[in-house]
Amino acid sequence: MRRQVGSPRPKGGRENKETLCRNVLIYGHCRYEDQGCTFNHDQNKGKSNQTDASKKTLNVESPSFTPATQQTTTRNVLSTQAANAPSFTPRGLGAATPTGSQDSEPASFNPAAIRDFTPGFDLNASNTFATPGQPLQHHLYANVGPRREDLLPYQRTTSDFFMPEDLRQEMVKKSEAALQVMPNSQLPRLDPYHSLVPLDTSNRKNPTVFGYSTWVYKAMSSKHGRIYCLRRLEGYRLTNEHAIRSVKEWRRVVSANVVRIHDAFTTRAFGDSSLIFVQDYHPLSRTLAEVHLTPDPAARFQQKSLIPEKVLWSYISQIATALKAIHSAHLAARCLDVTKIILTEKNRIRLNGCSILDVVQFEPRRPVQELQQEDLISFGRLMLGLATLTHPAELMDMNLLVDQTGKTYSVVLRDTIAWLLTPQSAAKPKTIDVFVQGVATHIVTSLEESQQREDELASHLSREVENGRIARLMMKLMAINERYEFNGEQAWSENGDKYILKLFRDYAFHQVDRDGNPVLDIGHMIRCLNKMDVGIEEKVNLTSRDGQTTFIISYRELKKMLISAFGELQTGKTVKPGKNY
Ligand SMILES: Nc1ncnc2c1ncn2[C@@H]1O[C@H](COP(=O)(O)OP(=O)(O)OP(=O)(O)O)[C@@H](O)[C@H]1O
Repeated sequence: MRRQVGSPRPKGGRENKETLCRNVLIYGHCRYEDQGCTFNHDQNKGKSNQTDASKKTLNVESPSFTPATQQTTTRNVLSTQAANAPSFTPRGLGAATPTGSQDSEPASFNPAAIRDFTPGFDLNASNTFATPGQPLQHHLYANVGPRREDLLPYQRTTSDFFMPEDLRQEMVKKSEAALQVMPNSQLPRLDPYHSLVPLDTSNRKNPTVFGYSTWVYKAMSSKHGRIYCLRRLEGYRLTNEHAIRSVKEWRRVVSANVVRIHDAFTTRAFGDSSLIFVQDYHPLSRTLAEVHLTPDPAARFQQKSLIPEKVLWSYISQIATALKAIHSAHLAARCLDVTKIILTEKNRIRLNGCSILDVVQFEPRRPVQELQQEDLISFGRLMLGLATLTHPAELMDMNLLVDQTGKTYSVVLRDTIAWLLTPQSAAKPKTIDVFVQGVATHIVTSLEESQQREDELASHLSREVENGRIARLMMKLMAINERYEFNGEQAWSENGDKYILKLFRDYAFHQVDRDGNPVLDIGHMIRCLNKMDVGIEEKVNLTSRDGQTTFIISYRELKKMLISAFGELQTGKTVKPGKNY
């Protein structure tokens, strides 16, 4: 999904006239040129300024952001550093599009794509742009084919010792996204939350869900360094103190399918009166609307493909699980909307907007039973929208859409949706419990799938546990080997047990073949470390570098030596390992 960039707080002003509009840079034109966009839309005008800028300190306005399609004159004056600078312009981001625009041009701003993350970055310290680090290598031990099928049962390839590459990449990307910061950000600090980064990829605000335009940010808490998701409701005025306290009840809702809510407060830091909700942050999540529906209801040609029935049942089971937890806590979700449910992992969804309407529509108070009934109907509308790929605003002729669902999916699915959409009657009471009983078989399937996944992850985790042990062992060895002096003793690491440990290091890591070429057999290295970690009785033949002396020593003794030498470093005196080391 690509839309033109926008911002919660457009900056007007003369200075923008000098800055080439980012939409022009990216798309070649700006849709808002005639609608109040204050940036420069004349590329030629920008070029002379860019060349000047390139002579100055590298900063966020450096011409390095010029895409490859731009004239080469600018590029000739760029340093390699500048060429590598990330295509990220906070100021442009902050002002390219007038607020409130209903347009839906593709967005290019993807917070996850900001490569310059500096966890300790002090936003106020400097206005200059820090040199970006090298892009992360996601294939350090990529498990790519072709695979050898002729290995003996005890033989392993390097990848066997690590988690699958796709899982590792997913986790690395998530932590990368979680740690991103926005240099030169103009977003305020909301004590204790700092380093706000916008998560909205769209400038198009849809106030129909909460009655207010909302903005979503990632932020770090200075209390304990945890990362949260902050949702801001722009222009909200608190009239009743009790309203905000209703969030407390939501803290009790702990469900695998509900985004946890931690706090809510009002602030004027954005220059208006805003209401902020603090929730769990799930990096790189996307709303169901982003995943399954076209960004613009009118863009029929971009129609996405039908969602497989299995996936729809999985969603039904998870939403039912969430509603069960919410209704059992005598609350109601109140916003079952495709834009307010996020996909956090494959097929794993969480309700995201809970508690907000309890605050903003605190009065007049409505019976929770009534709201729970509405939840079930909204659940039906949501599933109908997903089954027919229809935007919530376009869900008009329900009967027609229900019939359509029966043609593309099973009758059971159609009837389930129809049941949700039918208001309860004295003869047919509707509760989430009744619903759960009705779809029990699908919930069992969903449970089975998630437990299979759990088993799979547990087995990957156990492999990484072993890798953690190896890493600790290596760190100890590194702390001992080649230490020049310790406790006043010159060449401490060259004497006694430490000398043997050095020879072991050579044996494990510095082997050479008969021509003197390094033997980089990672399997051998891991085997040596594993044996030492366990301290087995197997003996190893260690030879001095001059080839004159050999030691035949067991891994058990080597382990003992390592513990003793490392203990010496820790305490400053000789340590004798106990019997049960
Ligand atoms: N708790 C969260 N953790 C991580 N990302 C989130 C979280 N909540 C929302 N997001 C992300 O923030 C982005 C904006 O979410 P939002 O709920 O505003 O959706 P939207 O489609 O922009 O809706 P609206 O039109 O109401 O603003 C989405 O990409 C969503 O995945």
